[in-house]
Amino acid sequence: MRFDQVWFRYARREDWTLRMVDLTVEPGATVVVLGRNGAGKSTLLQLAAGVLRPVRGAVRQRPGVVGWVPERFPADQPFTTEQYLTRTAAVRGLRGGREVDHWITRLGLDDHRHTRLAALSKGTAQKVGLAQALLVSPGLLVLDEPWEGLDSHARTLIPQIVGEVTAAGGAVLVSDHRGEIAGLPDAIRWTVTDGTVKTERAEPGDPGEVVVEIAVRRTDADTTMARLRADGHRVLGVRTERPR
Ligand SMILES: Nc1ncnc2c1ncn2[C@@H]1O[C@H](COP(=O)(O)OP(=O)(O)OP(=O)(O)O)[C@@H](O)[C@H]1O
Repeated sequence: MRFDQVWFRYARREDWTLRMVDLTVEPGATVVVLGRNGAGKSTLLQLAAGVLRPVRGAVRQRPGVVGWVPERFPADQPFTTEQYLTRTAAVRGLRGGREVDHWITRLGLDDHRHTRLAALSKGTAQKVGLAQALLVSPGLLVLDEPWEGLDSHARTLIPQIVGEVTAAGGAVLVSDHRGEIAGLPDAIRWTVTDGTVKTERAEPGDPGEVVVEIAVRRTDADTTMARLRADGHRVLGVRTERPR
């Protein structure tokens, strides 16, 4: 898939959110989209998924099956988890409930099968959002901050699922403002700054790098990570337990 000289702004006379984006995503690639709050990560992902259309330029060769997981799953729909996934499966041309059952179990949604979407917690609703994107094996999987609100078990599933999609030849684009990139080996990084996108390959074992561990107050974690990134550092992860 290719971004061909893509420009995007939300309204005429507004500043461009993205300018002249020229990028290629190869089949089987994992791309992690980084950038400060409001930099344009979600916008870029929505352009990739086809949810937004470029104002100038084009997104070309988008795979036929796109799995799109928005930052917030729209849970204000009058269905239970099972009803919603069954309907989505039917729209995607699937017959029988095999894929629905598979993803309900894999994502730990069994207890919420008959719960209305509106009554789900944010994290559980996110899992339904993930399940609907995976019912049919996607040629392109686009995940906007998929770790937000997920429990620790579900968080570990994300790298596994990404690995399975890429092993099957699908490409994955995932935005990440928490530094969970450490769980995604061989990812390419796109950093969105001032409307443009820089691309580089993440090399966790780069001999020019060392890993510095720091402890900060829990409440300062987000601002500290933002400052570190703004200074050009790579945030590899966040953990709450003490080092042994
Ligand atoms: N629907 C919209 N209409 C108008 N402006 C928007 C809309 N959505 C986003 N924007 C603006 O576009 C810019 C980029 O937003 P975007 O959501 O893509 O950033 P982001 O990097 O994903 O941020 P975050 O990390 O906070 O999710 C921001 O200035 C935002 O306020």
